[in-house]
Amino acid sequence: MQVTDLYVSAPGKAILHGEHAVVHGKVALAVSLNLRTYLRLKADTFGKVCINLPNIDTFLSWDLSQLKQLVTYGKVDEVQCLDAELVRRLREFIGVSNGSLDTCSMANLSFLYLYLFCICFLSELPSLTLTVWSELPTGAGLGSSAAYSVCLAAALLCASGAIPPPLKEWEHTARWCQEELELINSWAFQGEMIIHGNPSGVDNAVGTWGGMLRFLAGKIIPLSRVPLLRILLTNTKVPRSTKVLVAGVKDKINKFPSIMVPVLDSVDAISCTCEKVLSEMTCEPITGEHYNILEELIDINQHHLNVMGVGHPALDRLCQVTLAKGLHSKLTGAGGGGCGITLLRPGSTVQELKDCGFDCWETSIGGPGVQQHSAISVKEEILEILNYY
Ligand SMILES: Nc1ncnc2c1ncn2[C@@H]1O[C@H](COP(=O)(O)OP(=O)(O)O)[C@@H](O)[C@H]1O
Ligand SMILES: C[C@@](O)(CCOP(=O)(O)O)CC(=O)O
Ligand SMILES: [Mg+2]
Repeated sequence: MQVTDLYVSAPGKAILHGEHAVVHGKVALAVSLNLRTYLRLKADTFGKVCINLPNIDTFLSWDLSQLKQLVTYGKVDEVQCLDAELVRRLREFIGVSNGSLDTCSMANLSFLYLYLFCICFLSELPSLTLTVWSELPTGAGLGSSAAYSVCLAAALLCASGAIPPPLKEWEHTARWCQEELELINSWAFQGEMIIHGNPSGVDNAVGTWGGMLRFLAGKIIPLSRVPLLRILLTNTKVPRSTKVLVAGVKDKINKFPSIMVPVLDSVDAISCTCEKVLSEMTCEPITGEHYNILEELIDINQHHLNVMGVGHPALDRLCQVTLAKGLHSKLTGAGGGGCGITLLRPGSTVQELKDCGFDCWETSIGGPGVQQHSAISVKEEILEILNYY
């Protein structure tokens, strides 16, 4: 089968409420960002598979003859849990231990896993080059791992013929149908499992469908009527690992179930209350009281996240500095550093926070989920990077 060249992209996300609790079956509210990860897949004839990941300084290639020995003949549309045996063989192949948190190893492992699985029902492994470039900071709570996994899943499922490339000749961008998105999402979840260990699936759902979502135990409900919220993102630039933080919360819950379960229940109630307020804001005039409630929910949740052990002094500082300007912040994503979100009221300005030395920017939320692009619809500076390799 002839593999077609293609460009795809998927958005990062911000979790408004419910991070960590969502891993334990509670509600999360999450929204896509206008920052995206882009992937270019190019068919080659060199008998190699090459992956270029300039964000993390990783450029690797493997001979098809080496990879053929690792192939598992599974069924592409039946993806429930990881194939532990394939993961073990791949770890051995790239020389990475089970507990490794190394950025490059995790990215390679998830790529090779999806490549081998997607391609396994083709008669020949295709020779291809994949280049990924992201506008998202890596490992900062904005779902870069999920955007990466969603792009890989979409491109490799297309390359394997499991889904068609949706773009028509005259179109600039195009999306897949619901059934195909579900397949992309389930494959992206596999990639997340390799990178995270125990993901809830909320991040890959936002990367796949975009917009604002309510996520509960794998059930995804798009929220179509949401008010235009202004959200400020601040990167504390403190590095952290989602895998480690998620495992830490699990340990705490196991150690103190009677203390931690009510905290998770409270976060669940925060997400539900927030969803109710957001829905009210779309059908009645928006008042200061709506903002007061949203701000109180942010404060309470931030305290809960500290109780879960995923805070950081840099995030405390963000909360204090923004509060001094009358604004309310919480961490977003796994915490332990990474990014925080601040709810901006109409009329509030960002400059004062920038003056405090924060790396912050106002983001527009609710962008489209995974999509295929024509070359012309990819921003010039990104196209240049993708086509460089
Ligand atoms: N642009 C990228 N290129 C390669 N790998 C990436 C990229 N973005 C994310 N990743 C993978 O995702 C991991 C970060 O995931 P994670 O710790 O969950 O943080 P995040 O909050 O950004 O999702 C990295 O270690 C890397 O393996
Ligand atoms: C902490 C968690 O709720 C979100 C993690 O997001 P991120 O990888 O930090 O962007 C984990 C999950 O939902 O899988
Ligand atoms: Mg992640």
